[in-house]
Amino acid sequence: MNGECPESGGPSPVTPTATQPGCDLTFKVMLLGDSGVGKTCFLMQFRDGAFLSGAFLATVGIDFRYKIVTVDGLKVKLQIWDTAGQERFRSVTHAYYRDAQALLLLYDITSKTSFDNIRAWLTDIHEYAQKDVVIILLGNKNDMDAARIIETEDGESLAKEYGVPFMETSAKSGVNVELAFLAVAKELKERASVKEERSFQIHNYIDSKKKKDNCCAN
Ligand SMILES: Nc1nc2c(ncn2[C@@H]2O[C@H](COP(=O)(O)OP(=O)(O)OP(=O)(O)O)[C@@H](O)[C@H]2O)c(=O)[nH]1
Ligand SMILES: [Mg+2]
Repeated sequence: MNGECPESGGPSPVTPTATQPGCDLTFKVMLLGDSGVGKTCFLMQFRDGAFLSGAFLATVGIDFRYKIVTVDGLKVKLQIWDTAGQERFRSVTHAYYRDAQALLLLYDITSKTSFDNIRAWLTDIHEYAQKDVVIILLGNKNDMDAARIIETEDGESLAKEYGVPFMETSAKSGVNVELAFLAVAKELKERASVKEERSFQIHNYIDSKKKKDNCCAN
């Protein structure tokens, strides 16, 4: 395994992230948001490049997956925690927040409730997560434009209010899925480097790369 940056390896939810042999960096990323917004599908689209079709199977508790990405020539291992959105699992998932270095917070553009609940998610994040955690707000299911209830501008203004980057995504078409993970990997890599002057800015990076419509996958 030495020198290989393995995809597998047990989770370590309560210990600080250690860099594994062969990986230049390892980061923990968590997916949050109401049940049904598409967190599991979003992770599967990123990991396997495929949309999980079929009946909706709500996540129970918490699940994790690994994916290795290359950022500026470095091998970065992302340990991705997929949480249950259902209220009854909230106390389980809260215990994991403090170890996450980045949070992808999803709502569903066809669900007003999931959008309105973003404020409550952010309150939880401020209570349980690290103070400097990287947060990105994602309006998922943007392939379902006919059923859209939340306008892109609403997502943008909420994100602006909280000072977090924002984009619309689709776990189905794949639009902006890889970008969300790559943006956090780049931001975390940049923070981990001892450079005095930062050249990478997550807001600028997402604004320049994101696809504004649902024309095509990443
Ligand atoms: N059209 C469309 N459907 C999606 C998308 N993402 C997820 N879905 C569907 O939405 C439903 C819920 O998706 P999940 O990924 O299981 O939702 P979740 O956020 O993981 O839900 P919990 O595990 O209960 O928290 C499923 O029926 C998916 O097929 C998307 O981008 N577009
Ligand atoms: Mg799920």
